[in-house]
Amino acid sequence: MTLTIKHLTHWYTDESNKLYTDVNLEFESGKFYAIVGESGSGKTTILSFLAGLDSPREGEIAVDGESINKIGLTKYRQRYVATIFQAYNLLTTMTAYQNIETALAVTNSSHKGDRQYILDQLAKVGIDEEKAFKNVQKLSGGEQQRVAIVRALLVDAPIVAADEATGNLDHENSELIVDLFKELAHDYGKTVILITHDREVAQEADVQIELKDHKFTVK
Ligand SMILES: Nc1ncnc2c1ncn2[C@@H]1O[C@H](COP(=O)(O)OP(=O)(O)OP(=O)(O)O)[C@@H](O)[C@H]1O
Repeated sequence: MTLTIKHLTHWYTDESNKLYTDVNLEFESGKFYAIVGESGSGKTTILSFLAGLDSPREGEIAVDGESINKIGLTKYRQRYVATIFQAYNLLTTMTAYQNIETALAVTNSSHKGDRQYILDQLAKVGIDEEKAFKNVQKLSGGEQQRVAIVRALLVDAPIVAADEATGNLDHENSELIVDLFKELAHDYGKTVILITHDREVAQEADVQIELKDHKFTVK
């Protein structure tokens, strides 16, 4: 599967002040991409287009040549993308375990209600059993983020779009998440796209795309 950005141009309020002009990029299955850039450079904006949450002023996003607008953005989001955003949107009255259990219940996964499976998924991102049964508000920001990553990955989508998913994490946990992204790309054939301002994290990706002065450069 190939995800492409074709002739994308975008501005928010003032057409003479474009965020970017005629962007063309290609993302392939099995690769881990990092889009790196300073704060305000437009990383979240491009990710929101790739995730089908918003549409650019001009140009399009396509999956194997078919425009995601033609597929339908809702259908595209449901079938193709697992998104991980800075805001965790966890259910705050519940434990980490219950958040995953609840999310799993609405998928067509064969693991619904599978206690060991849920605990194993949480353990993969360093949430042990004790933490799994704590109310999520009693977990640190980084721990909440890791619960949110597990939840996003329950949806077995071919594209993983992550916004600063390691931003709140310390070095050790950041490594853990980067390793998970590598595994998703290399072992599960997913297209992983992470946006980050952290160059060290970006260097771990197979392909680094720098967003600077309104331009994307593939390294
Ligand atoms: N809804 C909006 N309306 C108007 N301007 C916006 C809107 N969203 C973002 N912007 C502006 O567009 C530019 C790019 O924003 P974006 O959030 O994509 O950057 P970013 O690289 O993700 O930044 P950060 O790393 O700080 O999250 C910024 O100047 C921002 O102020």
